[in-house]
Amino acid sequence: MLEDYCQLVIIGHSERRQYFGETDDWVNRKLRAVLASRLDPIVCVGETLEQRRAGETEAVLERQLRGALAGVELTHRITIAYEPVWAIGTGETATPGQAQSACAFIRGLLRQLGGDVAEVIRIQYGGSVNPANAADLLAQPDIDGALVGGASLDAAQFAAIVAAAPA
Ligand SMILES: O=C(CO)COP(=O)(O)O
Repeated sequence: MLEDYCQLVIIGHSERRQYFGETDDWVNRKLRAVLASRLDPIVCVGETLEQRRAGETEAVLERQLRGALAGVELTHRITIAYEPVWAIGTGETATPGQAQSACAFIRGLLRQLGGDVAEVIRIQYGGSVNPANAADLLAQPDIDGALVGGASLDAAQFAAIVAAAPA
């Protein structure tokens, strides 16, 4: 039924992980269910501020991705969203360099897991994306799009973000 009204479904968002105890195993099960339907999944991963400060960013991303994707054949239908928890709804954005570095790491892991399909899996950045920072973020080679929260509630801001995306 849902498939008649929407195309994409977000799974593993940090708020689900934090407030609903969603584990990597749950994300994996949801991913399988979504892929078996006509919906396409956006799988969110990202580290907390504490984890970043402890130098654990890549280890966290690897654990979340390997957990989410375990036993799943990678396909272009999957989108990965890199959403550092400390940047969601806080007004604090990852720098383009930080975001690119994390997204490149994710792409590398996808290559290990799935080979060439990694090049056509979209990797989005999410976390306080706004019209002022969108162009720099979206210009990064491994950032294929943005997962926009707050700024999408204002049509003019959202349109400005869309306009900032490379054609
Ligand atoms: O979590 C987000 C989208 O799912 C990001 O939200 P903000 O753009 O408000 O930081």
